[in-house]
Amino acid sequence: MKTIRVAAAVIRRGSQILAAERGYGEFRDGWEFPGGKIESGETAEEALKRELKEEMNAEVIVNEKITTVEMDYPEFHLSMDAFLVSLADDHFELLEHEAACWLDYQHLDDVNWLPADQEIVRVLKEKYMKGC
Ligand SMILES: Nc1nc2c([nH]c(=O)n2[C@H]2C[C@H](O)[C@@H](COP(=O)(O)OP(=O)(O)OP(=O)(O)O)O2)c(=O)[nH]1
Repeated sequence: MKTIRVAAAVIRRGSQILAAERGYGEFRDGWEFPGGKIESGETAEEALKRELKEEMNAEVIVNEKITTVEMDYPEFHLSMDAFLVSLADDHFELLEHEAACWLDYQHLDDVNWLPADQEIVRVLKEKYMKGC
């Protein structure tokens, strides 16, 4: 099965993170972390900076890696690195997504995450919400 390598950004602002709704393609209407495929010769961090500029016109600071999710989708194997990211300034535009919302950590389950993202959300809760 073909492997697709993807980098995903958990964009944090205070105690909230940004969830984005896919506006096209096979996962349309599912919620995800902004990002995209890592191209050959790129690091995951470089791919994230490029993708967030392309799809959100945002300048970002890529911080620690949260986890790598390995998941078999029907058509391909997904290997997805998720990073904590902050916006360099408050500016972003939704150039490709249908919608986006800032979620408090207590409301992470309020949107319909793509299957692989459910694992990121699980790790977020475990790593960053202990004791809440
Ligand atoms: N960007 C992103 N993709 C995700 C997430 N979760 C998840 O399963 N995926 C899957 C959906 C897609 O099959 C693949 C990434 O595709 P993409 O469409 O975002 O990547 P891209 O912008 O480079 O692709 P393209 O439309 O230019 O071909 O990973 C996520 O949180 N963020």
